Amino acid sequence: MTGNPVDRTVVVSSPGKVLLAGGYIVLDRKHTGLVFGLSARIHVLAQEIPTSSGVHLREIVVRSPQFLNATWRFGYHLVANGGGIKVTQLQSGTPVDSNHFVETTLNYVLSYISHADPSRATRGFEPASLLVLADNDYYSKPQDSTTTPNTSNPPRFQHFSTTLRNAHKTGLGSSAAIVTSLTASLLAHYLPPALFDLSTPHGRRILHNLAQVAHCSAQGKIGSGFDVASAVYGSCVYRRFSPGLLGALPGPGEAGFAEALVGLVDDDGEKEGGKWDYEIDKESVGLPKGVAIRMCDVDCGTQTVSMVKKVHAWRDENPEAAGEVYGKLQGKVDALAKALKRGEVESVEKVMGPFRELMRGLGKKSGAAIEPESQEEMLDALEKVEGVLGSVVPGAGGYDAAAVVLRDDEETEKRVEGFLREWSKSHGIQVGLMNVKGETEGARLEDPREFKAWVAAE
Ligand SMILES: Nc1ncnc2c1ncn2[C@@H]1O[C@H](COP(=O)(O)OP(=O)(O)O)[C@@H](O)[C@H]1O
Ligand SMILES: C[C@@](O)(CCOP(=O)(O)OP(=O)(O)O)CC(=O)O
Repeated sequence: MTGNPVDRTVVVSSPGKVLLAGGYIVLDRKHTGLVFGLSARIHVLAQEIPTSSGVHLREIVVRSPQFLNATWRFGYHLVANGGGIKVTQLQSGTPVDSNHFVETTLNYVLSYISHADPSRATRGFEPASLLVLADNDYYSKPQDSTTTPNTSNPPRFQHFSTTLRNAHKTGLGSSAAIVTSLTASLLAHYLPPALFDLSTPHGRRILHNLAQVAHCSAQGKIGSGFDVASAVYGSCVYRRFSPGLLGALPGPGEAGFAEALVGLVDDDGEKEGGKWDYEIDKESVGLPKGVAIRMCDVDCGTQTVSMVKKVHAWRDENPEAAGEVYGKLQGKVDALAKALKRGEVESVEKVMGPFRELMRGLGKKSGAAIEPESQEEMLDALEKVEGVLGSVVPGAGGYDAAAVVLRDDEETEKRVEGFLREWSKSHGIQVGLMNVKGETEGARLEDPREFKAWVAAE
């Protein structure tokens, strides 16, 4: 049979996240968190690397052209004893920093595919190129940049004139978004639709489980997983999976890894005896017309891990008091989801103030700077701007970008921008309204033709 080979070029994008309410409590399966997906997405385009006949190339190349020195080349081989596929970063010329999240994801996803699709045993993996394009809001603009969103149109995917290691993240969840998009694009590129189809609930479940496992492994810790859940499913009220689920899984390359991974990822939590027990409730979440969630970038970050340690130490020493605070915080998660979904603007205002107070209280009790004084002062003033319904330091809190719930109209936006400009001047800091907005959709296929210019710019 003749004919053109099938073009397996795919692009998948996944949203960033903002945990509007439920930080800390969502780590406990008794509780839930209200997470919104964001309009800032990370796109990954996967395509075959054409080779001339007779040339045998075994390489997977991942490029992130918005950063300096950000091309990672990997060789790959099948490990004995069912250890799956192991990739090895290849170095040639200028040494390149490793990219642990990308490397780990490749180990997990290729191992999954090698066992889930029996035909791979003989066919192996054709060489592939993966292009990563992140929306600009994931990183603060380079210091010397003269382009601001207000004065000119920066390119859709800006160059940050720095290495990824030195880039300033704004805290929108870049690792969860890239792991999810990379996982989905590899699955869609290498597997036939009968084995992976992102548009079906089954496909999304496979993507979620695999991305969650790979992300936990790359992070070296098991968080609540709300960031991967929202990268896959978009905005939702999220109840975490039991962390013990991942305990029995061998590591990449260890005997029996591929089979155990497929067994775990394909496990259907909906079925009786199923292991995965996370819950994604999209029904209770919505953003009514006329209300928007925006983010304010303060250009510094926070170490979530040390804050979680402090909160947990306090919780363990004061179980009763903690139970009470956690219960009250859960009440705010539920009330905020309800008020936003129903578009009850006054209720949003009424819930968000006391919610901030509770989080500040948790911070004071545990010694974690959940709402540092500088943030408190700014958010108090910001909430007085007409059209602002409420604000919060999302997730674990700290100095990450703050979230603002506001009326979705130009006048409010102008007033908020004006306020932040004045605040920056009078406080000698750099705080601005990011373009990013809360939105509800999760991971999705994109039209590869839209990304032609960036593929060509190699
Ligand atoms: N644009 C990108 N291209 C390639 N890798 C990326 C990109 N953005 C993020 N990553 C990966 O994600 C890691 C950042 O993860 P992390 O520190 O957990 O940030 P975040 O809090 O944004 O999730 C980077 O070190 C890199 O491995
Ligand atoms: C404390 C948490 O409940 C929320 C942390 O939310 P952030 O949005 O602050 O997370 P990072 O992106 O990792 O900084 C931990 C968790 O749920 O895993």
